[in-house]
Amino acid sequence: MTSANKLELLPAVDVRDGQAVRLVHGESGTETSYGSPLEAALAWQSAGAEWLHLVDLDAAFGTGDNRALIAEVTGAMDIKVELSGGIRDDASLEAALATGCTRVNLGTAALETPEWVAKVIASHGDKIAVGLDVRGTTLRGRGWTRDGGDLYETLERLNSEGCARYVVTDIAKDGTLQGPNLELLRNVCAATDRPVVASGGVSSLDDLRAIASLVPLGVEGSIVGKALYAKQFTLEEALEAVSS
Ligand SMILES: O=C(O)c1ccccc1N[C@@H]1O[C@H](COP(=O)(O)O)[C@@H](O)[C@H]1O
Repeated sequence: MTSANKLELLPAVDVRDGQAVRLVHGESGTETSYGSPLEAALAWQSAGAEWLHLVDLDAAFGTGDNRALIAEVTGAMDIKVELSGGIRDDASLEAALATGCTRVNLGTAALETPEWVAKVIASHGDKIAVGLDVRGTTLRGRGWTRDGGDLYETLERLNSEGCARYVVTDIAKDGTLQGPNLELLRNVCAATDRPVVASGGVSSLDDLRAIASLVPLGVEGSIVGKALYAKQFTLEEALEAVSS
Protein backbone atom coordinates (compact mmCIF):
# COMPACT_ATOMS: atom_id res chain seq x y z
CA MET A 1 0.00 0.00 0.00
CA THR A 2 1.44 3.43 -0.89
CA SER A 3 1.15 6.49 1.35
CA ALA A 4 -1.59 7.76 -0.99
CA ASN A 5 -3.90 4.98 0.15
CA LYS A 6 -2.80 4.82 3.76
CA LEU A 7 -5.39 6.03 6.27
CA GLU A 8 -4.43 9.38 7.79
CA LEU A 9 -4.93 9.71 11.55
CA LEU A 10 -5.98 13.01 13.10
CA PRO A 11 -5.70 12.99 16.89
CA ALA A 12 -8.23 15.45 18.31
CA VAL A 13 -7.76 18.25 20.79
CA ASP A 14 -11.15 19.73 21.71
CA VAL A 15 -10.89 22.91 23.76
CA ARG A 16 -13.48 24.09 26.27
CA ASP A 17 -12.82 26.90 28.72
CA GLY A 18 -9.10 26.68 27.99
CA GLN A 19 -8.84 22.94 28.69
CA ALA A 20 -8.47 19.89 26.46
CA VAL A 21 -11.67 17.90 26.98
CA ARG A 22 -13.65 15.00 25.60
CA LEU A 23 -17.44 14.97 25.46
CA VAL A 24 -19.92 12.11 25.17
CA HIS A 25 -22.25 12.44 22.15
CA GLY A 26 -20.95 16.03 21.89
CA GLU A 27 -23.18 17.05 24.80
CA SER A 28 -22.25 20.09 26.80
CA GLY A 29 -21.80 19.14 30.47
CA THR A 30 -20.29 15.71 29.77
CA GLU A 31 -16.70 17.01 29.70
CA THR A 32 -13.77 15.01 30.97
CA SER A 33 -10.76 17.30 31.23
CA TYR A 34 -7.30 16.34 30.02
CA GLY A 35 -5.36 19.48 30.91
CA SER A 36 -3.39 21.79 28.65
CA PRO A 37 -4.42 21.76 24.95
CA LEU A 38 -0.88 22.79 23.96
CA GLU A 39 0.66 19.91 25.91
CA ALA A 40 -1.82 17.46 24.40
CA ALA A 41 -1.16 18.72 20.88
CA LEU A 42 2.62 18.60 21.35
CA ALA A 43 2.33 15.08 22.74
CA TRP A 44 0.45 13.90 19.62
CA GLN A 45 3.02 15.62 17.41
CA SER A 46 5.91 13.98 19.29
CA ALA A 47 4.20 10.61 18.95
CA GLY A 48 4.30 10.93 15.16
CA ALA A 49 1.00 12.54 14.19
CA GLU A 50 0.96 14.22 10.78
CA TRP A 51 -2.33 15.98 11.52
CA LEU A 52 -4.05 17.61 14.47
CA HIS A 53 -7.86 18.06 14.59
CA LEU A 54 -8.27 21.12 16.81
CA VAL A 55 -11.76 22.15 17.93
CA ASP A 56 -12.96 25.29 19.68
CA LEU A 57 -15.95 23.82 21.50
CA ASP A 58 -16.97 27.11 23.12
CA ALA A 59 -17.21 28.69 19.68
CA ALA A 60 -19.23 25.68 18.44
CA PHE A 61 -21.63 25.90 21.41
CA GLY A 62 -21.81 29.71 21.35
CA THR A 63 -20.42 29.99 24.89
CA GLY A 64 -17.48 32.22 23.99
CA ASP A 65 -14.30 31.19 22.25
CA ASN A 66 -10.73 30.06 22.76
CA ARG A 67 -9.45 31.90 19.71
CA ALA A 68 -6.13 33.10 21.17
CA LEU A 69 -5.32 29.67 22.58
CA ILE A 70 -6.29 27.96 19.32
CA ALA A 71 -3.94 30.33 17.46
CA GLU A 72 -1.15 29.63 19.97
CA VAL A 73 -1.54 25.85 19.64
CA THR A 74 -1.73 25.98 15.84
CA GLY A 75 1.34 28.24 15.70
CA ALA A 76 3.32 25.81 17.85
CA MET A 77 2.66 22.87 15.52
CA ASP A 78 5.02 21.67 12.80
CA ILE A 79 2.31 19.33 11.54
CA LYS A 80 -0.90 19.99 9.57
CA VAL A 81 -3.82 21.37 11.55
CA GLU A 82 -7.55 21.10 10.80
CA LEU A 83 -9.50 23.76 12.73
CA SER A 84 -13.15 23.38 13.70
CA GLY A 85 -15.77 25.14 15.75
CA GLY A 86 -17.51 28.45 15.30
CA ILE A 87 -16.20 29.23 11.82
CA ARG A 88 -19.36 30.76 10.44
CA ASP A 89 -18.60 34.13 8.83
CA ASP A 90 -15.84 36.12 7.17
CA ALA A 91 -14.31 37.31 10.46
CA SER A 92 -14.11 33.86 12.06
CA LEU A 93 -12.87 32.30 8.81
CA GLU A 94 -10.14 34.94 8.43
CA ALA A 95 -9.08 34.46 12.07
CA ALA A 96 -8.94 30.70 11.58
CA LEU A 97 -6.94 30.87 8.34
CA ALA A 98 -4.59 33.49 9.87
CA THR A 99 -3.44 30.88 12.41
CA GLY A 100 -1.63 29.10 9.57
CA CYS A 101 -3.85 26.03 9.79
CA THR A 102 -3.92 23.71 6.79
CA ARG A 103 -7.71 23.69 6.51
CA VAL A 104 -10.87 24.58 8.34
CA ASN A 105 -13.97 22.55 8.96
CA LEU A 106 -17.37 24.26 8.64
CA GLY A 107 -20.40 22.76 10.36
CA THR A 108 -23.29 25.05 11.25
CA ALA A 109 -22.53 27.48 8.42
CA ALA A 110 -23.08 24.76 5.82
CA LEU A 111 -26.59 24.31 7.21
CA GLU A 112 -27.58 27.90 7.99
CA THR A 113 -25.72 30.09 5.48
CA PRO A 114 -25.28 27.93 2.39
CA GLU A 115 -24.65 30.92 0.09
CA TRP A 116 -21.70 32.03 2.21
CA VAL A 117 -20.33 28.48 2.28
CA ALA A 118 -20.62 28.19 -1.52
CA LYS A 119 -18.71 31.48 -1.79
CA VAL A 120 -15.85 30.42 0.50
CA ILE A 121 -15.62 27.00 -1.15
CA ALA A 122 -15.19 28.84 -4.46
CA SER A 123 -12.58 31.22 -3.07
CA HIS A 124 -10.61 28.92 -0.74
CA GLY A 125 -10.95 25.47 -2.39
CA ASP A 126 -9.09 22.74 -0.57
CA LYS A 127 -8.73 24.84 2.58
CA ILE A 128 -12.42 24.30 3.29
CA ALA A 129 -13.88 21.02 4.51
CA VAL A 130 -17.47 20.60 5.62
CA GLY A 131 -18.27 18.72 8.79
CA LEU A 132 -21.33 16.53 8.33
CA ASP A 133 -22.36 15.89 11.92
CA VAL A 134 -25.30 13.50 11.85
CA ARG A 135 -27.85 11.70 13.96
CA GLY A 136 -29.26 9.01 11.72
CA THR A 137 -29.38 10.93 8.46
CA THR A 138 -30.26 14.31 10.00
CA LEU A 139 -27.53 16.93 10.19
CA ARG A 140 -27.01 18.84 13.43
CA GLY A 141 -25.58 22.32 13.96
CA ARG A 142 -25.01 24.89 16.74
CA GLY A 143 -23.02 22.54 18.96
CA TRP A 144 -25.07 19.63 17.59
CA THR A 145 -28.16 20.97 19.36
CA ARG A 146 -30.29 21.84 16.32
CA ASP A 147 -31.48 19.90 13.29
CA GLY A 148 -30.13 21.20 10.02
CA GLY A 149 -31.59 19.13 7.20
CA ASP A 150 -31.01 15.88 5.40
CA LEU A 151 -27.48 14.52 5.06
CA TYR A 152 -27.80 13.35 1.46
CA GLU A 153 -29.60 16.44 0.15
CA THR A 154 -26.92 18.65 1.73
CA LEU A 155 -24.16 16.44 0.38
CA GLU A 156 -25.57 16.69 -3.14
CA ARG A 157 -25.67 20.48 -2.87
CA LEU A 158 -22.12 20.70 -1.52
CA ASN A 159 -20.83 18.29 -4.18
CA SER A 160 -22.28 20.55 -6.87
CA GLU A 161 -20.63 23.58 -5.24
CA GLY A 162 -17.21 21.91 -5.37
CA CYS A 163 -16.71 21.11 -1.69
CA ALA A 164 -13.27 19.47 -1.46
CA ARG A 165 -13.71 17.19 1.53
CA TYR A 166 -16.16 16.00 4.20
CA VAL A 167 -15.59 15.20 7.85
CA VAL A 168 -18.35 12.78 8.83
CA THR A 169 -19.28 12.39 12.49
CA ASP A 170 -21.90 10.00 13.82
CA ILE A 171 -22.98 11.94 16.92
CA ALA A 172 -24.49 8.81 18.46
CA LYS A 173 -21.00 7.25 18.45
CA ASP A 174 -18.89 10.29 19.31
CA GLY A 175 -17.02 9.97 22.61
CA THR A 176 -18.58 6.59 23.38
CA LEU A 177 -15.83 4.11 22.43
CA GLN A 178 -18.54 2.01 20.73
CA GLY A 179 -16.88 1.62 17.34
CA PRO A 180 -17.28 3.69 14.17
CA ASN A 181 -20.38 3.72 11.98
CA LEU A 182 -18.93 1.94 8.97
CA GLU A 183 -22.27 1.79 7.19
CA LEU A 184 -22.62 5.58 7.35
CA LEU A 185 -19.09 5.98 5.98
CA ARG A 186 -19.81 3.57 3.11
CA ASN A 187 -23.05 5.41 2.31
CA VAL A 188 -21.40 8.83 2.31
CA CYS A 189 -18.56 7.54 0.11
CA ALA A 190 -21.16 6.22 -2.32
CA ALA A 191 -22.76 9.67 -2.46
CA THR A 192 -19.59 11.66 -3.19
CA ASP A 193 -16.30 11.39 -5.04
CA ARG A 194 -14.60 13.70 -2.51
CA PRO A 195 -12.39 12.38 0.29
CA VAL A 196 -14.09 11.57 3.58
CA VAL A 197 -12.61 11.87 7.06
CA ALA A 198 -14.27 9.58 9.60
CA SER A 199 -15.06 10.75 13.11
CA GLY A 200 -16.74 9.20 16.11
CA GLY A 201 -16.61 5.97 18.05
CA VAL A 202 -13.08 4.66 17.48
CA SER A 203 -12.20 2.43 20.42
CA SER A 204 -9.60 -0.06 19.23
CA LEU A 205 -6.89 -0.74 16.71
CA ASP A 206 -9.33 -3.09 14.97
CA ASP A 207 -11.73 -0.16 14.54
CA LEU A 208 -8.94 1.76 12.81
CA ARG A 209 -8.16 -1.22 10.60
CA ALA A 210 -11.86 -1.44 9.70
CA ILE A 211 -11.89 2.25 8.73
CA ALA A 212 -8.64 1.73 6.80
CA SER A 213 -10.40 -0.98 4.78
CA LEU A 214 -12.68 1.79 3.44
CA VAL A 215 -9.78 3.79 1.96
CA PRO A 216 -10.46 2.32 -1.52
CA LEU A 217 -14.04 3.66 -1.22
CA GLY A 218 -12.86 7.20 -0.47
CA VAL A 219 -12.16 7.36 3.26
CA GLU A 220 -8.99 9.39 3.62
CA GLY A 221 -8.58 9.74 7.35
CA SER A 222 -9.93 9.15 10.81
CA ILE A 223 -10.17 11.46 13.77
CA VAL A 224 -9.24 9.74 17.03
CA GLY A 225 -10.20 11.30 20.33
CA LYS A 226 -11.43 9.52 23.43
CA ALA A 227 -9.59 6.26 22.68
CA LEU A 228 -6.23 8.03 22.84
CA TYR A 229 -7.06 9.99 25.98
CA ALA A 230 -8.46 6.85 27.65
CA LYS A 231 -5.26 5.02 26.65
CA GLN A 232 -7.07 2.27 24.76
CA PHE A 233 -3.95 2.29 22.57
CA THR A 234 -1.08 4.67 21.92
CA LEU A 235 -0.84 6.91 18.89
CA GLU A 236 2.33 5.05 17.88
CA GLU A 237 0.36 1.77 17.90
CA ALA A 238 -2.45 3.40 15.91
CA LEU A 239 -0.06 4.72 13.27
CA GLU A 240 1.56 1.30 13.02
CA ALA A 241 -1.86 -0.40 12.70
CA VAL A 242 -2.78 1.68 9.62
CA SER A 243 0.68 1.79 8.07
CA SER A 244 0.25 -1.19 5.78
O1 LIG B 1 -16.09 17.63 18.34
C1 LIG B 1 -17.03 17.65 19.13
O2 LIG B 1 -17.08 16.83 20.10
C2 LIG B 1 -18.14 18.64 18.97
C3 LIG B 1 -19.19 18.60 19.84
C4 LIG B 1 -20.21 19.51 19.72
C5 LIG B 1 -20.16 20.45 18.72
C6 LIG B 1 -19.12 20.50 17.83
C7 LIG B 1 -18.10 19.60 17.93
N1 LIG B 1 -17.02 19.58 17.10
C8 LIG B 1 -16.67 20.27 15.92
O3 LIG B 1 -17.29 21.52 15.70
C9 LIG B 1 -17.66 21.57 14.35
C10 LIG B 1 -18.86 22.39 14.15
O4 LIG B 1 -18.66 23.73 14.54
P1 LIG B 1 -19.59 24.83 13.86
O5 LIG B 1 -20.95 24.26 13.82
O6 LIG B 1 -18.99 25.05 12.51
O7 LIG B 1 -19.49 25.99 14.76
C11 LIG B 1 -17.96 20.15 13.99
O8 LIG B 1 -17.90 19.88 12.63
C12 LIG B 1 -16.91 19.39 14.74
O9 LIG B 1 -15.72 19.35 14.00
